[in-house]
Amino acid sequence: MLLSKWKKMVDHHDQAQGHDIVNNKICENQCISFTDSTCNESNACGIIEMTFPDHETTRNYAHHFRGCDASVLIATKPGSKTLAEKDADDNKDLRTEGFDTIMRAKTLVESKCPGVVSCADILAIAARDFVHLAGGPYYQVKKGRWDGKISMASRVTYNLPRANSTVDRLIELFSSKGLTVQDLVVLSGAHTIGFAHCKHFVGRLYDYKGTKQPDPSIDPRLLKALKMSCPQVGGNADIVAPFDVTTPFLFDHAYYANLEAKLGLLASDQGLFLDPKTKPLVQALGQDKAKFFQAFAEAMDKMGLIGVKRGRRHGEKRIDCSMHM
Ligand code: HEM
Ligand SMILES: [Ca+2]
Repeated sequence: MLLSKWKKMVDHHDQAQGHDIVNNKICENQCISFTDSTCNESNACGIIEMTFPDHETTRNYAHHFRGCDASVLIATKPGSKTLAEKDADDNKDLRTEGFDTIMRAKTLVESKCPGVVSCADILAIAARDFVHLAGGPYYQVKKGRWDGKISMASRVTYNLPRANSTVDRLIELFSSKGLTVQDLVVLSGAHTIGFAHCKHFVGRLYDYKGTKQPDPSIDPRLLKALKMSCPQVGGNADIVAPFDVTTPFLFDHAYYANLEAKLGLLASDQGLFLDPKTKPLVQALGQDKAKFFQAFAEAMDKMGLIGVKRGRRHGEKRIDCSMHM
């Protein structure tokens, strides 16, 4: 998107909503905003020019439930036997663009104001900005998180929701982090944008739960299209399919209506419509974009407060987001 269009959008939005974006104060109170509408080249908000957050950032932010402490950004130390989170098998398909975005923002912030803004805050802000850029809600991000000192690949597997997790399992995982059934349904709505690799849903296409049949809850036309992209064997591992077949680049509430129409991509998406515990909420959100946006903003705020670290005992403020201090 063009910078001018983005700025206009943000200006308009802030006037409409009366947001108190903090101008040029990053060194004073740890607040920065990528969407500061008054900034120019001479202050830290030049970030706008350099970093267009992409949806990978949203995912990086949300998919690592160790807490929002930027531990997912840590790469394994050369020569070390212990893998860091970024190098966990489950994180292999996090695209590099997301990491680059954070790196670029961090470098710029450091050049203006060294040692003040954590990687965790940058990640949270970038996720918010991308959601907004893609047409979603704008919400205030609380700042002042420190970065975590622990990042271990071995802790990823049991903390990460899976494409074939049952709804019960997802509810359990979310609740172990203090998130409710509603948070699960609402945050899953982030799959209104983005793509997934075949391996995450190919099981549904050919041999659902050992039946040798496709998952009966996939629309036949979608099934046909997905089978073309993702053959049972010998497919290209890089192929991806959109989560939201109707508006994959737009942050809207179409995800939920799609689930009602059997157009969910992952079993974990479609499951939300099949399970009576979550179905009513899927229906309600599918009918009400404003309700989804409001609930999404609240749930992101809540998620952003999971496992927050403050101070030197458990935290650090990294200079390079990919390396502990
Ligand atoms: C509810 C449990 C969840 C499961 C099982 C799940 C699973 C997945 C999987 C398997 C992918 C595709 C990875 C790939 O093939 O590259 C993905 C992508 C994505 N997820 Fe989730 N996810 C969940 C929750 C969330 C939440 C809470 C958010 C954000 C609030 C989120 C945001 C995203 C985004 C934006 C992408 C697209 C990334 C891209 O296009 O590169 N997901 N998710
Ligand atoms: Ca969409």
